[in-house]
Amino acid sequence: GEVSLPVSGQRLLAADEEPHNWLSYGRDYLEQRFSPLGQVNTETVSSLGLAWYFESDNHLGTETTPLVVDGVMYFTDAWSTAYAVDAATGAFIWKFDPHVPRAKSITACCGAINRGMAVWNNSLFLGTLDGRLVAIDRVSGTERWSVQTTDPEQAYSITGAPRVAKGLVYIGNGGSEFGTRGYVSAYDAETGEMRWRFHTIPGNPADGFENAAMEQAAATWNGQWWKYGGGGTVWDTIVYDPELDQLYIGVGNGAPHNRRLRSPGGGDNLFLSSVVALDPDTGEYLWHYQEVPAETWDYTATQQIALADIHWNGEVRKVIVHAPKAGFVYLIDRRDGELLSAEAYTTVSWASHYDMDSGRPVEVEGQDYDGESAFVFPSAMGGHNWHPMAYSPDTGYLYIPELDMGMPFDEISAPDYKHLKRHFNTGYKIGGEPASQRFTEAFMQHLPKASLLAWDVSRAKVAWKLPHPNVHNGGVLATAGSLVFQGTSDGRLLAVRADDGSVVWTFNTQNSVLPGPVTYAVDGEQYIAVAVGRGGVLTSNTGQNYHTGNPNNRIMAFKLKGNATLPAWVPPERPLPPARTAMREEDIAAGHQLFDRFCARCHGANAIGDGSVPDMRYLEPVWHENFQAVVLEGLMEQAGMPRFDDVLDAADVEKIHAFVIERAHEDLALRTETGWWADLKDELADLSARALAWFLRPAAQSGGDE
Ligand SMILES: O=C(O)c1cc(C(=O)O)c2c(n1)C(=O)C(=O)c1cc(C(=O)O)[nH]c1-2
Ligand SMILES: [Ca+2]
Repeated sequence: GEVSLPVSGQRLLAADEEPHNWLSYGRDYLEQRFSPLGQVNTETVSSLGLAWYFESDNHLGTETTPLVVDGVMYFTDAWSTAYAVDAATGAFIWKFDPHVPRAKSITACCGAINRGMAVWNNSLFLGTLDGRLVAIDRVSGTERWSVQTTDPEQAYSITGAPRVAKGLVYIGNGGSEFGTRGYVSAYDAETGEMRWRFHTIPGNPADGFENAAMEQAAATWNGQWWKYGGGGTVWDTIVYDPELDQLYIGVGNGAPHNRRLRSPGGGDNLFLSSVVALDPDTGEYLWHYQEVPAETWDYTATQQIALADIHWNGEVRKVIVHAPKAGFVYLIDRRDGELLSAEAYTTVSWASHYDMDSGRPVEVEGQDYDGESAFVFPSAMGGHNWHPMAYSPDTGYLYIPELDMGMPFDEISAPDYKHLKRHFNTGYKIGGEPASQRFTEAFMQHLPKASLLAWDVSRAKVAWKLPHPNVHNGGVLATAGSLVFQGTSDGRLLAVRADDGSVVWTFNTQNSVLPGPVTYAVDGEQYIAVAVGRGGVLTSNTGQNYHTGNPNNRIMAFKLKGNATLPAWVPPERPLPPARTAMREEDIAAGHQLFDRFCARCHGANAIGDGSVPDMRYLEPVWHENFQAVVLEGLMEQAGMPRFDDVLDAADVEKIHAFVIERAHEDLALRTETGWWADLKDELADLSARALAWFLRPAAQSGGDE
C-alpha cells in the first residue's frame, strides 16, 4: 500500500488535526481517550455492525490498544508479538515475533500480556515480556534496533506500552510482586541509545545514591528494604505534558506489600504509590505527590493518568486526573503536584478521607492487618486497575471501569517470612484460617460488584453508574458522538449515552473484552475497534468462561451498516477425567496447598481455569500420562509451562496430580447436576460463589511463608 508520512513530533502534538488516526496509547498526549469523531453517535449507533475481525494464533489474552496511522492498524498480542493489518479490512500485512522465551511466564505476574506500542516517524516501539525495548520498521515489520532494558537475572517484565516524545522513547517495567526495584528509562528513538534512567525508590545507601531525589527518598525508608527490591515499578502509565514540558510517571506498590516487613520502623517509603514529575529530556526529578504513603495493599499509582483543563473553584486549572487502585479520584495540579481534591469513587475502607491541609490520607485503624487480619476495600486488584478510563471534555465526566470489591489480608510477620526468588512476595496470606468465618461474613455482606462509573470531575462526585453483571470489565472510549464504549468480561461490547449511561447498542463478542476500544476513520468512514480475549491477572483469578473455553484473541472493528459476522463458537468437548486415585485425603489436601502455591497464579485457584491457559480439570489423557514430565522436566516449556524441579519433587507432583483429578471429578458431578455445560447465564449467577472460593482458598498462594 501507500507509504504514509512519518509520524513526526509535530504530528503527535497536533493529533486533534487528524482525528481519523489513533497515534498513541491514549490517542494523544493528554491521554483522555476522547475522540473528536462523531459519525457514530447517539442517532446513528443503532446501525453499527461488525466490519471485520482479525484472529491471532493464541488465546492467552490481550490487553492491547491498537494504533492507527493512515489506514494501517498496529497492535500487540500475547508473548509481545506485534501485527500490522489494513484498518479498513483487517487484511494481514505483517507479524513481528520477538521470540520471548516461554519460561519467562513464571516471573511475569499476570500472564503473557502486552498493552500496545508507540509510533515515532517510521518506527514502532514494543516492550517485550523479557524486558527488551524493540524498534520495528512500521512498513516492513522488521527490527531496527533492540535493547535489553532490564537485568534478565531479576524478575522484571514489560507489559505496558512505551510512550514517545521529543525523540525519546520512555519505558518502565513490572515485577514488584517478585521483589524488584522500579525505574523508568528514556532511549533515543533513532538509535536505541539510553539517555537517562530514573529509579523510583532508593537502593542500598552503601552503594551511593543516583541523585539528590534518591537521597531524600531514603530518609523515608527503614531497615534493609533493598534486599527485598522495595518495589515501585512503573508498569503502566507514563505521560508527556506538552503544555508544561514535563513527564509524569505513575509509581507502583511496595515489595513486599507488607510495609512492616519492607520498612520496619515505618516511613512513607517514597516514591511508592506516587505520581512523579520528571524533566523529559534529562529524567531529573521535578515534583511528586504521594497518594498512599507507606503503601501496604498493592495500591499502585500506575493506573492511567489523564491530563485536562478543569473548572475548579471558579478557575481553570491544568490538572492530572487519576483514579488508581486506592479508590479515590485525585485532581493534582500539574505545575507543582498540589492536591486539589481526593474523593472516593468506590467502596474504600483503608482511609476515611484526605486531610486537605496536609494532602495526606487519614488511615482507618486496623486496616493494615497489623497482627490482626483485615477485610479491606478496595482489594489488591484495585477499585480500578490498568483498564483504561476515558475523560470527555464535552460532559466533564471521567468514565471509570470500576471494581467494587474487598479482600481479606492476613499478615505473615517476621521471622516466618522468607523472601523467595521467582515467587510472589507479598508478606500476607489471603484468607485462610483462623479468619475465614469472619471473611465469609464480610464477603457475603458485600459481594464483588462492578460498573461503568461516570464521575463528574468538577463536582467531585458520581454522575451515574451502569452496574455490570460481572466483575473485571474492560477499558473505556469516549467520543464526540456523545457515546461511551466499553467491553465487558461476560463478552459484550456496549455503547452507552455519555450523559446518562443508558445502553444504546450491544454486540456479543463471544469472549471477554479487557482493553479500551479505539476509534478512527478510513475513507470517511468511522470505525470503532477493540481487542477481544481474556487473560491478565484479573480474569485468571475468577475463572469465568472456564467451561466454554475461549476463541483465539481477536481484533474486532465496527462501522455503520457493517454486516460481517463472527463464526459460531462451539465450546470444546470436555474429556472425562481418569479414575480417582487411591491417595489419602491428607495427601490430596497437601496437593491442594502445593497447587495454590505454585500453579494457581496461572491455572486458577481451586483449579478453576479462565480458559486462557489449560484448565486442569479438562486435561486430555495424554497429559495425565505425562503429568510428571510436564511439571518436572519442562515437556511443555515451549508452550509457556515452566519446569518446577527446583521447588517440587515427584512425590509433590503426585499429590498435585491427585488433587487435580479430584477437582475434575467434583466439576463433572456439578456439571451433571446443574447442566452448567454450555449455559453462560448460569455460570454468571454462580460467579460470586466461585469468587468466594478464590478468596477463601488456603493461604499459601502469596508465598513468603515457607
Ligand atoms: O507491581 C508490579 O510490578 C505489577 C505489574 C503488573 C503488570 O506488569 O502487568 C501488574 C501489577 N503489578 C498489579 O498489581 C496488577 O494488579 C496487575 C494487573 C495486571 C493485568 O495485566 O491484568 N497487571 C498487573
Ligand atoms: Ca503490583
